[in-house]
Amino acid sequence: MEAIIKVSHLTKTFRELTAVNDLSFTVQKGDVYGFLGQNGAGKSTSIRMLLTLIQPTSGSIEVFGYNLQHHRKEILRNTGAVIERPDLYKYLSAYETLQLFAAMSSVKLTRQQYMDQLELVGLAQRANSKVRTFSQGMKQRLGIAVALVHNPELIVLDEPTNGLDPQGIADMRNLILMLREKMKKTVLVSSHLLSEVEQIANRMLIIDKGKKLVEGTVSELFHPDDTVVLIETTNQPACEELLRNSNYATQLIGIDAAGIELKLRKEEVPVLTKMLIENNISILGIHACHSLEDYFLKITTANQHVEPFKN
Ligand SMILES: Nc1ncnc2c1ncn2[C@@H]1O[C@H](COP(=O)(O)OP(=O)(O)OP(=O)(O)O)[C@@H](O)[C@H]1O
Repeated sequence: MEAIIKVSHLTKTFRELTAVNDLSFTVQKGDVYGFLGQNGAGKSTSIRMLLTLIQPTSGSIEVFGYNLQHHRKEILRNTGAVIERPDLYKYLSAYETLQLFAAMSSVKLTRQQYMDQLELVGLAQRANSKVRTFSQGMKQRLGIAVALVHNPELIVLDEPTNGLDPQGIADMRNLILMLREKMKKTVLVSSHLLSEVEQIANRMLIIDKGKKLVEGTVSELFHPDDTVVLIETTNQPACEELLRNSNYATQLIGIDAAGIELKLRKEEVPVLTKMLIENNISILGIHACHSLEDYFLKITTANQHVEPFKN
């Protein structure tokens, strides 16, 4: 396995705030690496360090085996990035935009190659339309075409689905999957949505308050044994007694006003439901989610909500 990005003990402080705290991770060649965390977790700060837009306070970053501090040019030559909303000139067409950015990277492409790039991001039909007529999703995709214009090996995307509608999100997902499957690129993609990252990444890292929480392959992290089921019933004591006297007794993980929580394999959910019904437990709801999803929801909603408005 070839490491494309190797981040070791990376820390960034802004006065008294530690935005990135002793972060270490490795992105392997061919990975779509999901970089996940709530707003303010430190994703953009890490990405900005990776792209040499800001200096780390401490720690080191290696890309393509080079130390970032000493080989900035070599690394950036082989890296494409879209951070936040791409900066595009609204009075240029999609085609002219690519031409301009190619010239800025001293890249010469043929007309067919420009069109191929636009085709790749689903914009060939709109090659001559001005950027100002584009939806946010189209601008994001054009931003990716710009990032690809010098054919980099590594693509870094900071929250590429932010502000997109469901169709725009699906288009972006397909594009990222194509970058990996067809073009064999290595992609680092940040997001605050677990459900999004889960669909495109093969590895992911979850950070909170600048610190690593979990890292691993998506199949490791989404192991089917880790399903959490919440049972809501009109007769909780009877349901609890039934479960305590059944094979599920050791799988009970929580009982409170919200309901009864069990951890089990996904395939067991229908069997459990059948057992409850056969024992005359009237079910108001059975909600199954993956424990990582549950866990991520907890960390992402902690201290983030606004109290409901009361008149
Ligand atoms: N230039 C800066 N000066 C001071 N604090 C900063 C600066 N840039 C980022 N921060 C702080 O660092 C923390 C991490 O911010 P960062 O933008 O990296 O988070 P994020 O995970 O990308 O979140 P978001 O999705 O909201 O952009 C936040 O508390 C932010 O306010």
